[in-house]
Amino acid sequence: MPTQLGVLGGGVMGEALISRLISLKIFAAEAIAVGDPSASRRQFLVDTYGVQATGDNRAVIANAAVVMAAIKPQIFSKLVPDLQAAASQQTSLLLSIMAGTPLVTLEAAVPGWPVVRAMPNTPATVGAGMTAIAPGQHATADHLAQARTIFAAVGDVVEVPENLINAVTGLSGSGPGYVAIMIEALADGGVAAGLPRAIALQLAIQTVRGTATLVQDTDLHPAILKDRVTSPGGTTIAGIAALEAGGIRTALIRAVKAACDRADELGT
Ligand SMILES: NC(=O)C1=CN([C@@H]2O[C@H](COP(=O)(O)OP(=O)(O)OC[C@H]3O[C@@H](n4cnc5c(N)ncnc54)[C@H](O)[C@@H]3O)[C@@H](O)[C@H]2O)C=CC1
Ligand SMILES: O=C(O)[C@@H]1CCC=N1
Repeated sequence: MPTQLGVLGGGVMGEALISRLISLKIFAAEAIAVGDPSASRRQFLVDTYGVQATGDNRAVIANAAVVMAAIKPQIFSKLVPDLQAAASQQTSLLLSIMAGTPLVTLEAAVPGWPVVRAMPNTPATVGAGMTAIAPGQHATADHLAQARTIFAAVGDVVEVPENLINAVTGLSGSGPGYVAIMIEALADGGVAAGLPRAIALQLAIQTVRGTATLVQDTDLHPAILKDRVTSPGGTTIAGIAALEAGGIRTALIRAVKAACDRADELGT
């Protein structure tokens, strides 16, 4: 692996990646530099992880074999002059995790550089992330392998063509938000049924985690596993009837599609 990683934006996702890349020894802390305008954020990252941090993005890019764009897509245009200046002097691998920003925009900012567009998610923070990667026109198999190694530090990785990255964003990128609401609502239901809050939350979390593991480990279709819980005239079918009356399937399908559409909008 290259010895220098430059992370532009040391927020939630930047920190998740830094933390795991260091703990898995994929990069030494001293080989990582973070560019972030927030002095308090920089101090936190330096104190917690031992990385270098500066408000000078140009310095970060100039010393990086791999540059990670982990800033909000709305401010990417502010960084373009710094990237363009660097691109005339050096060639690095640009990895972008920004929602919506297409490869064509990224590649225009760093002419000639290999670029890999990625979409991770917040479970990356605990090593249980899901990332999809899509190569740009100058990215070789070796560049893709470097991207895979970096994102494998925070969870599972799949490769998709770029035209599917916004769909990934709608599902696994934004999905932790949907699942967190489900866990919260399940716990609320438990409280409504008389359970103490802490126990209700524990039950909700372990039910979601256990069901995900069950689907993954048995490789059975979710409908079969649903049928196994559902006794004739029993409790589960009563609950499922309430969910269907509430339009849960339609709501989830629409949520993924709405988030995908929003990623499309962010990229225009
Ligand atoms: N939070 C999520 O669930 C996911 C976010 N993403 C993408 O990751 C990117 C970062 O998102 P978060 O980490 O959630 O955001 P965040 O708001 O936690 O972090 C963004 C960081 O960028 C810094 N920043 C602002 N202006 C800057 C500049 N000019 N130069 C360098 N740094 C600057 C901010 O101080 C902040 O620390 C976004 O593009 C988002 O679309 C991708 C997958 C999941
Ligand atoms: O809400 C967002 O825009 C980011 C991208 C995927 C998850 N969070």
